Amino acid sequence: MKVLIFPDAERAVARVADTMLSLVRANPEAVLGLATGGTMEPVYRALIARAAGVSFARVTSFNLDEYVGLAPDHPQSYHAYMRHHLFDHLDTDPARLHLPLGNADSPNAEAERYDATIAAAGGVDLQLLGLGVNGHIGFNEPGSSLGSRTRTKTLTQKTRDDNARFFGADEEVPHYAITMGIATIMEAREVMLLATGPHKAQAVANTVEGPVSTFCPASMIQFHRHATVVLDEEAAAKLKLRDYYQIVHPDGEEVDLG
Ligand SMILES: N[C@@H]1[C@@H](O)[C@H](O)[C@@H](COP(=O)(O)O)O[C@@H]1O
Repeated sequence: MKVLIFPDAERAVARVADTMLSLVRANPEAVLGLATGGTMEPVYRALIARAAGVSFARVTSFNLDEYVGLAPDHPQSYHAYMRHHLFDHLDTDPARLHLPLGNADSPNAEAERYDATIAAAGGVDLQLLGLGVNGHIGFNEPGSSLGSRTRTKTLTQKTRDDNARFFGADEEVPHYAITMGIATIMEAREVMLLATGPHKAQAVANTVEGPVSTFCPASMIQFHRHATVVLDEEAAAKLKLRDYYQIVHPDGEEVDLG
């Protein structure tokens, strides 16, 4: 696992956006695994700002998750988030952009269909991951099976509270979500986890240096053969093995080891 610590969130975000763009430049038919949440908003802004001359028309994408019960046109759905923050700003082909259907008649059947669709597309080349304060990835909450496939999950009160800021005062945060499973995420050929800000520091320490455990589902990426963790200094504050990581100094450049 490669750990990159940037002096500030802006540079960490730019690194993630650049990785995505390089992949699409190299392979215009890349399959991207996308994530939502506040952390990803500046990533998508940076991606759009740098995307001149790069076509996304043949890119396929799979998002990690969607709230159960929200239709694609619901303003708080992740479908709407993705359109608003990314898809509407690029030359994407809507037929190639996949998210679980939150208002499917059978969420469990939808989860199975979604997993099969990822496989049929040949799997994900690069999976982007945010990090829940409780160590979740996608909506794989603590206690999730490390071998799980895409399925429905009950959201913890903590996660519902954390995400309440995206919902109106009179709206209830859904109790369930369809999320790629941990094993599904681990099948991506590359994973890149981005965490920024002091509130993520403990979850980052548990993810990078803690035991691999369902208490922190993100810790499973320690087993991934091509995982990169991109952090700002604040999110890296609780790491103990700092000397072993690549620190990008304020005026410095990341060392490219190929
Ligand atoms: N399902 C998403 C996760 O994929 C995301 O990583 C997490 C962190 O969100 P934020 O970036 O807003 O802290 O939020 C949600 O729960």
